[in-house]
Amino acid sequence: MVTLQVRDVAVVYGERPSAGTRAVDGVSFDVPTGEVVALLGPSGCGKSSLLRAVAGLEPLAAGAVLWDGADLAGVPVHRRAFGLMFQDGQLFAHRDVAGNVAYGLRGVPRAARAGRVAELLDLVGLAGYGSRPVATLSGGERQRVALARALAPEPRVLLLDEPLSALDRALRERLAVDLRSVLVATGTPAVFVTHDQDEAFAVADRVGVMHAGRLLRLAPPDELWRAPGDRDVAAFLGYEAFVDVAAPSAAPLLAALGARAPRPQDAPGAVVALAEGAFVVTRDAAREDIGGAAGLKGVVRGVTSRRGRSEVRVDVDGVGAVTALAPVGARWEPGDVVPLTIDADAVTVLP
Ligand SMILES: Nc1ncnc2c1ncn2[C@@H]1O[C@H](COP(=O)(O)OP(=O)(O)OP(=O)(O)O)[C@@H](O)[C@H]1O
Repeated sequence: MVTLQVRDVAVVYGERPSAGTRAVDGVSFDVPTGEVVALLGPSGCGKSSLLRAVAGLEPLAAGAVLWDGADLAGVPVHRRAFGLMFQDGQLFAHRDVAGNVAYGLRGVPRAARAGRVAELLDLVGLAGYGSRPVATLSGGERQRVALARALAPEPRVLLLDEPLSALDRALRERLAVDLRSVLVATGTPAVFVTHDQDEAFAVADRVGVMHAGRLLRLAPPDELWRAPGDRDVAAFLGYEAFVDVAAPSAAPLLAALGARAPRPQDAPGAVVALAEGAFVVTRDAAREDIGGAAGLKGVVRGVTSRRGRSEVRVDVDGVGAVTALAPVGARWEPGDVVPLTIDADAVTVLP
């Protein structure tokens, strides 16, 4: 069942709407019961403006936000029963952890509050933290408290604006997974704004890619990756090379892709998109089978060490400069010619 509906919403900043910045330009999407939707896009694409418009914090220049079919125009923020969570959890510094969470339980009888606070802290992985002053918490713990507080009043939908952005990468990845579990466990539908692809993919049932105020594509993570639909979306997701199927120089690549490659006569104008890491260099340069019958090769520009692998910047004929993966400790020098295979999961065709 669809609960939240966003219909052709526009947000315009400035004195005169006709001349102002069109931060959001006709965006529509639904959030059905229990679903988490991530809005992903580069800085300035309008994600926060859209979220604020859904919350009722920003006036709509056009369109509508509906809950269960009822237009929310004129319904103020505090009457929407939507939960909000931001990058900085905005905890009350003078209250302890339990006090912060209890703030979200103002309507609950006093006697029931302590039990409910304990339940919520348990849910976000902070059992026993109730009496800690918030000043003594780590960044990740603070955001867990903010999540517990936002969930306390059982919001109809939770709106999250870059809630993990202030944390370091490792913590962000772990918290993204935990956050999803909490949203699923409580059945809370959510809209999650982020500029981080990994975070969006880890958190959401569907990911929407925004660009210049528009929602370009909205799909489940795997589907979005396999079929980004257009080049802007693909590039933002991490596809780094785009090869026109009809170009004569594409022949070796198409030969290496075999049956997966579109035939130029069937798909004129199609483009093969290759993600970072689509090419794989193997250690044993002597092996004839590597690179397939097409003998795909790359000329090394440089090698960078990563955890558990090496990344080799290579020039591939007909493709350009790409980042290929190689086993850890690869020792190639610039100018070396290396054989390449292709990881089929990192290649897609744009119509
Ligand atoms: N209060 C405002 N007044 C005028 N222009 C604004 C205001 N808020 C945002 N904008 C503009 O609207 C556009 C979209 O901004 P928004 O903050 O929604 O993008 P975003 O995708 O959330 O970016 P970021 O990830 O950097 O926060 C930008 O061009 C921004 O400069």
